[in-house]
Amino acid sequence: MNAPILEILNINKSFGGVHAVKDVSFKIEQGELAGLIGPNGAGKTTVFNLITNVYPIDSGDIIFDGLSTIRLKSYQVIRRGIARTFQNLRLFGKSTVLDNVMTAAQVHHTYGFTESITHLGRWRRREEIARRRSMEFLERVGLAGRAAQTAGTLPYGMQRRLEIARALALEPILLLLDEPAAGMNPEEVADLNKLITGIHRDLELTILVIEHHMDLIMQICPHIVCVNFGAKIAEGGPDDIRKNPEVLKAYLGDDEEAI
Ligand SMILES: Nc1ncnc2c1ncn2[C@@H]1O[C@H](COP(=O)(O)OP(=O)(O)OP(=O)(O)O)[C@@H](O)[C@H]1O
Repeated sequence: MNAPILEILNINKSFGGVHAVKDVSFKIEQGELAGLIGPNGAGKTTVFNLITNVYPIDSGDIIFDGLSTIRLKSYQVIRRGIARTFQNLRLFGKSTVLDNVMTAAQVHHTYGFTESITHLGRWRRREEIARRRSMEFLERVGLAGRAAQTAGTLPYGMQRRLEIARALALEPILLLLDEPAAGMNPEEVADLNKLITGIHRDLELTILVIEHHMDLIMQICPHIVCVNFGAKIAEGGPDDIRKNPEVLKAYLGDDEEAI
């Protein structure tokens, strides 16, 4: 068994009277491809927001790679090696596809104006490396041919893939994907399935995916955590999750076709 790369320990978060995450605990081992599922409003995105410190945690702890992250700023979490995509896309719609990825690729090498001038040669070399790396990530998500296109003009499914390329360009240890299949048609979901499993296999990344498309999660994730009304109700492999009475109850109330 591998050591856990991510330990979620009894985390809690409330928004006013809404207890969005209730005493949730789970561990993700290094190299896993895991899923976080649950009906609408179950608390899944809030768990991602707590891992990436979009919001401060009320109580509990989050250990990433052996160290607590809960007092870090969001950018420090990224520097420690956690990258994510968002349910609501956060691309720079007016920039090119390549520039969207390059901005992320350069995050680990930021320069002030004076430094850019005094180290012009080094800056240019780094920019060239970032460009090459960014093109590799675009190649991986099938968007290399669209590098010069304005991001906002891409079809929705491609914008989602671009978000994945941008997260990859941060060269993370742990990749968090928040509903990557949202708004995709069945063919695009099948391609996404291949993309995620390929990234997991080839880049040896640890990946945690939130997804509403249960069939996608069931096909690609050997480890699944299910939450409902903020609390963890089940954890296990696809077969355990499919049969779990609590999961069936949570999903049948939500969408009879979902599971
Ligand atoms: N910033 C916020 N302010 C107030 N309430 C919030 C905030 N973020 C989340 N919530 C509430 O917390 C609960 C959990 O929301 P969350 O977005 O984490 O659920 P989810 O499982 O990701 O849902 P979905 O699948 O619909 O995206 C919901 O009741 C939601 O309205």
